[in-house]
Amino acid sequence: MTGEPPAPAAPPVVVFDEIDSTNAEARRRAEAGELGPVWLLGLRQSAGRGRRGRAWETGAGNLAATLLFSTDKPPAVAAQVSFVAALAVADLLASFVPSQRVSLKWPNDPMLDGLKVSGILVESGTRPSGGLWIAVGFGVNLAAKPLESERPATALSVHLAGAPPLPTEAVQILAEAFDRWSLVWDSLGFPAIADAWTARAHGLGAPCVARLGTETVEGIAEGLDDDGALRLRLPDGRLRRITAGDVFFGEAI
Ligand SMILES: O=C(O)CCCC[C@@H]1SC[C@@H]2NC(=O)N[C@@H]21
Repeated sequence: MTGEPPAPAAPPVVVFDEIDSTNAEARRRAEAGELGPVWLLGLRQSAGRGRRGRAWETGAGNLAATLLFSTDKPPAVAAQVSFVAALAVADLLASFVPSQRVSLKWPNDPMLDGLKVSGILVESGTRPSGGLWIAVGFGVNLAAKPLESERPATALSVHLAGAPPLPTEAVQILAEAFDRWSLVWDSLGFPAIADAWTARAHGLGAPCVARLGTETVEGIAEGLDDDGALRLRLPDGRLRRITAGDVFFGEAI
């Protein structure tokens, strides 16, 4: 007996051979009162969704998984989970390739050798009993890059000599990594998450174009603000906080 409290049990993983979208399934379960935590893994997704209303293509052998959980954190704090999620994907990738080749593009795009390899979609809602349900959806191109994509993308398999992990293996590594970073978030707060994210950031100090709905803003990406907003230094020296949108570094937009 060490006197240490027992480690919380790992959340269960529910595997679907085929599903429309694991985020849609998380929403259905949350709206039916399920609190989680539970991982939902789709071996095929017929209607995967991405950020900003885009579709997300899940090629065979790719990871499509959503963690559904509940929290009493205020919404602005709960939203920081997207950085926790990005760090977990970075760890998953770094278990297969050297970690210097993995980077994170604001707000939460994991990159491999500078190309998007994964996407994260966080959705949430209020519970009738109070607090929030959060669905953190992870798409990782383990085996195949998308056939159709607006921008250059890659897959982990392209960077490996051997076979990539199966989705059922990858979700376990991801779940462990997510738990580790959640513990950091809960015990040390967002500054520790922001520091870890910044250490892996893609394009800081570089010219950047932010596409915000109908507006496009150019500047130098300086880093994260206290709440996770991107600090963009404009050509006239003013600082602009980017809280939502897509950012591009040295790519065609
Ligand atoms: O646009 C992005 O970059 C985010 C993509 C998120 C895709 C994942 S795949 C698993 C989960 N289910 C979905 O329908 N979307 C997310």
